[in-house]
Formats: sequence, structure tokens, C-alpha cells
Amino acid sequence: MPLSPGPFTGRTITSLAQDLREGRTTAVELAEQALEAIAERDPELGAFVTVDADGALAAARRADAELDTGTYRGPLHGVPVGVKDLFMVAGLPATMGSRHFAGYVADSDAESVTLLRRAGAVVVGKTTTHEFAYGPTGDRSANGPSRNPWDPERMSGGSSGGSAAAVAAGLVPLALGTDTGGSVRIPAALCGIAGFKPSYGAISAEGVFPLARSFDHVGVLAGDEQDCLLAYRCLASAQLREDPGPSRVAWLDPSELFDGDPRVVDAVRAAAESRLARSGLDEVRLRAGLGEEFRETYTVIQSCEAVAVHAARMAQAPELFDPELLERLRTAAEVPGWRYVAAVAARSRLAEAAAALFERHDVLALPTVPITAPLLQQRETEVDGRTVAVRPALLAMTSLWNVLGLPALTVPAGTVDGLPVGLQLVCRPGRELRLFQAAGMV
Ligand SMILES: NC(=O)CC[C@H](N)C(=O)O
Repeated sequence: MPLSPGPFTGRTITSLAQDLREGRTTAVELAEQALEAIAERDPELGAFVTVDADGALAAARRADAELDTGTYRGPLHGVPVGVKDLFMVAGLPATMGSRHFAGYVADSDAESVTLLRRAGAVVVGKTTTHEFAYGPTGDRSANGPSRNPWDPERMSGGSSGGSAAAVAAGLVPLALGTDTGGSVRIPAALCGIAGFKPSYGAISAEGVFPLARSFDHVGVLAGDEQDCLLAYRCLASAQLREDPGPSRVAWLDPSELFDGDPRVVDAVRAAAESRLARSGLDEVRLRAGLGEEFRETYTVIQSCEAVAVHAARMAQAPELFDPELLERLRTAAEVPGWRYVAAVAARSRLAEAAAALFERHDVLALPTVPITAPLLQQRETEVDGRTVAVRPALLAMTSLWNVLGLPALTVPAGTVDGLPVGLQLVCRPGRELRLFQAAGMV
């Protein structure tokens, strides 16, 4: 368990909505609970970089006034939310976790923030992001690292680490994140909560600072998958396609992707069996070499697109980047243009290869992350007697779905060594509800 519970630990958004509608609590009370818990716990966690107490209380008062006059906006009405510091929120600083944006204040809301507000949600503040979202560890940010509520010496994962830590510690029941290679799902898994990114483009990325535009997805983090779905219904840019009937689920053997901690893989598989299967799970495999093709395609496209975003800053003020990030960007800048063109072409071949995986199944299940949370700043870790690099381990089972733009959900799947692990579910584009349906099957 996280070291200490917060005001929203174990309270679903559905139960908060009921309490609000039936007069057992008010939006102001919920906002105050969030703000007090942040003031008390966040110095230890580093989940928030900006707290907007005045704005949150004003929005909460408006939400209560609406309820008093019979206007109910839906389940997010009066619910406190955290927003990753990569999204624009009008009147609040947006640092992107970088000294390059120290002092920058956004003048309008990102589209997803507008939709959250329209649904009645109360923005309490901005959450820590790995600098420019370029890193799955969550521990390199101009604002300091976000820490794991299960063990603050360990990383939250990233890059939406502050959002995951805030929800896992029960400081807020819901947070927005972005996911370019796993940045919603990785910290959600390492912090023991649910995280969801829909198909590419299904939630608008307008007003969100880019990392690599071809792969950038907006997603949500919450205590469980039902809460992720509630939020997604408010954020989706198109009508959700309701899928009838139970989903056919298969376990995707993860060994082609990464030689992870066998205890993590076993724990996740056991969770998948008990949660998803009535009588054993089918199993599917990636053909040999496919994992490497995905990695190469992902790395080349992300590298070139990230450099396109940052080239001017790299030339004009390189000293303002975190040194690790600058080194990664400089390595990325060496990728020749022909490799980008080849990777874009490879992407459609990979989509065909993946389509075959879904021929006989609707949902694939696999670990979200094949290791537990490493220590802050740790870049190599011992796994089953071997030394493995932390960053590739964190990204190994999530980034391929960004290459294809497929919907993916992570749900808590127990613990290993007292640290949480996550079960990841993936499906075809546009079929998001399949994931929630599968996760809810007993
Ligand atoms: N932002 C993300 O989704 C993960 C981090 C990033 N893809 C990296 O390579 O480090």
C-alpha cells in the first residue's frame, strides 16, 4: 500500500458524485480536502508543481452553486483533478518541467482542460512532468522528481509521474497525463493505479506541449478503470463505439519484447488469468525480431520529431536543459533523415503484422512494465541476476502500441517485493470500450 492514505484513497468518482448529489459533501469540501492533503503530503512526494487554491475554490463554489439550482454536469461535477504540467491551463504557469519555460504562464486552456471544466471538474493544480516529457523515469524535472507513494526513495515512473503519484497518494481522484511511449501507463503501473490512453487522436492534444507528434496521446489516470472510463467519456472527441458481447482475450507472451523480472511477469499473468479468464487464457506470440523492429521504428521517429521541437533551444540555450536530456537530444539529432523516412514506411508494415495478432482476439493482455519501480536516478538495475538498463525496461511493453496508435489500459495487478505491478490491455483502434469491458469481467 502507499505509505499513507489521502482523502481520495478508496473513493471512486462514482461514489464522490453520489455523495455530492445527495448532499453528503460539497465541491468546496472536496477541493479543501485535496488542497490540505497536498499541503501536508506533497513536500515529500513532489507530485505538484503549481497549486491553484484560489482558482480551485472559486471553481468549486461555482459547481456548488450550480448544484443548488439543479444544474448537474455529470459524474465529474465538483471533482478535483490534477493536470500534468505539459498542458496549458489559462492563468497558470506551464513549465513542461524545464528551466526553458521558467516564468511562462499559459493564456488559454488546452482543449482537454476545457472539456474537463465543461464536465464540472475542478482543476487544483499542475503535476510534475519529466522535462519535456522526454523520459519514462519521472525523475529529471526542473521542479525536482516526483516520488513513488509506495516508497518515496523510488521513482514514480514518467513522464506523467506527478499525476500518478497524486492519484496513488489519494491527493486527487483523477489526473490528466500524456503518453508518447508509455508515459501514462508506466507511472500508473509503478504507482499501483489505473491509466488509460485511447486511440491516437481520440482525445485532442491541442494546447499540449509536444514530444513527438506522431506518437503523442492524451490520457487519464485514476484509482480504477471505471473512473478512467468516466473521464474518457467526457474527453473523447467522437461518440464511443459500444461493442456488444464479451471480448476474446489472449495473453501476449512478453519475452520477445523484454527479458523482464520473471516474478513480475508471473504476477501479472496470474492477475490476468483470475481477472480475465473463465477457463484459461489463449496465448499469442510476436514473431521473432518484431520487438526489435518496433523499438527501432519508435526510437527513430521519436528522436527526429523531438529534435524538430527542440532544435532552436538546443542551439540557443543548451545549458538550460537537464544534462541527461541534452545528451539524449544530441544523440537523437544524429539520426539521419533517411532513417526517419524508412521508419515511417516500416510503421505501416508493423500495423499489418499487429493486425494479425487481433485476427482471433479482441484484447491482448501483457505486463505494463516488466520490472518494479527502480530507485530515483537509478539507470541500471538488477533483474533476476542480470544488469538491465532502466529506460528500455520501462518502455519495452508500452511504446509499440504508440507506434500503432492503439488504445491501451493498465490496471493494478498485485505487488512484487511490496511494490505494485500493472496488467496492460490493448485492442484495435476505436474499440476502447473492449478494454473496459475486459477489465471488468470477473
Ligand atoms: N513520454 C513518454 O511517453 C515516455 C518517454 C519517452 N518516450 C522516452 O523515450 O523516454
